[in-house]
Amino acid sequence: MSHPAPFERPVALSCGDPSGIGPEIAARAWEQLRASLPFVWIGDPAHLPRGTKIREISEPAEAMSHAGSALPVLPLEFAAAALPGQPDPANATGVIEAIRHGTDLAMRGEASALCTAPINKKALKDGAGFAFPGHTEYLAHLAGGARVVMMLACDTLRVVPATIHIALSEVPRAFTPALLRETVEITAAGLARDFGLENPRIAIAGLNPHAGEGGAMGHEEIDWIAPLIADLRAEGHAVSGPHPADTLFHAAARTRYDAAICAYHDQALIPIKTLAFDEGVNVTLGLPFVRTSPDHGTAYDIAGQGRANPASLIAALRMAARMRAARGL
Ligand SMILES: NC(=O)C1=CN([C@@H]2O[C@H](COP(=O)(O)OP(=O)(O)OC[C@H]3O[C@@H](n4cnc5c(N)ncnc54)[C@H](O)[C@@H]3O)[C@@H](O)[C@H]2O)C=CC1
Ligand SMILES: NCC(=O)COP(=O)(O)O
Repeated sequence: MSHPAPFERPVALSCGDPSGIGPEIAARAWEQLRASLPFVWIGDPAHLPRGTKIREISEPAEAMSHAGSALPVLPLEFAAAALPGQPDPANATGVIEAIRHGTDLAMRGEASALCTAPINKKALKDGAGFAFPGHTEYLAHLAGGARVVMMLACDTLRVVPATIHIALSEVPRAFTPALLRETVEITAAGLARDFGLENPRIAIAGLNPHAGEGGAMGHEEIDWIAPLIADLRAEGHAVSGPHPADTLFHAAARTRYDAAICAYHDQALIPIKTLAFDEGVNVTLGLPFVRTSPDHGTAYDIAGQGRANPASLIAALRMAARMRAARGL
C-alpha cells in the first residue's frame, strides 16, 4: 500500500485527561500553529474551552485543508462533562480510547505521528482498570510488545530513565545488566533513526552517590555497571560512565554526550524539568511510529483558568514533525 508523504497527514493529538490542561493547551497550540503544523485533536468537543473554533472531521486527511481556519477534531463522545481539576473516573474509558484511536491512526499511516496530552494514571486505573504505568508501556503494548524507552529531550539535554514508574525501593532490583544493555541499545538505535545521530555518545549515571565512591557507598558500579560499560564499548557503542549523577548535568558536562541514561525516574527528570520545563518533550523510542508528548502533567491546580502554557505541547508537535522527517518516510 502506498502512503502519502508525511506532511500530507496531520499529527494525531489525544486529548489526555479532560479535567486537566490538555484541552486548553491544544486550543492554544492550534492558535499558534494553524496550517504551519496541522494536527487533529481526538476527544470530546464539549471539553474544549468555550469559544474554541473547531471543525469536526471524520478522516485525519481532512485536517490538512481545515487546520488554517479551525482546530480539526475527530470527535469522541465521553461519558461525563469535565470539571477543571477534578478527574472523573467516568471519563477514563474515553481517555484511553483517544490514545488507542490515535495510535491506530499513526500505525496505519493516516496520521504522521502521535502526540499525547497528559493523563492521570491513577484515575485511569480507578475508572477503567487501566493496567499500565503510563502511555509508554500502553503504546508498547498496542504496538505488539515493542521494546521501548522513555526519553525526555530539549535543546541542551536528552535523558533516559532506565527504570520508570516504580517505587524507589524497587529500583536496585529492577535496574539490571539486561535492562541497562537493552536501554543503551534502544536509545542508540532511536537516536540514529529519529534524530540522525549515528553512534551517539551515551553517558551512563551510577546508581549510588558519587557512583559508589570506589565501593564505599554501594557496589553496583563495581559489580556490574562498569563491566557492562566496558563490554558495550568493546561492541562499538560510544558509552561512558558510570558517572556520578550529581555532576552529570552542568553545562560543560552536557557537551560531552548526546543522551544520559539514568537509573531511575527522578535522576533523569529532575535535571531536564529544571533546565527546560517549558520546552521539554517526552519521546518514546523504539515504537514503529513517532510518539511525543509535553513533559508536564495534568496541572489540575491551574486547569480551566487560562493560565496553562502551551509551549511544551508545541515543542512536542514540532519534535514529532522533525522525527518523521528524520525517518525519511
Ligand atoms: N505524559 C503524561 O501523561 C504525564 C502525566 N503526569 C500526571 O499529571 C498529574 C499531575 O502531576 P504533577 O506532578 O502535579 O505535575 P504537573 O506537571 O501536572 O504540574 C506541576 C506544576 O507545574 C505546573 N504546570 C504544569 N504544566 C504547566 C503548563 N503547561 N503551564 C503552566 N504551568 C504548568 C502546574 O500548575 C504545577 O504547579 C499526575 O497524575 C501525573 O501522573 C505527569 C507527567 C506526565
Ligand atoms: N514522568 C513522565 C510521565 O509520567 C509520562 O509518562 P508516559 O505517560 O509518557 O509514559
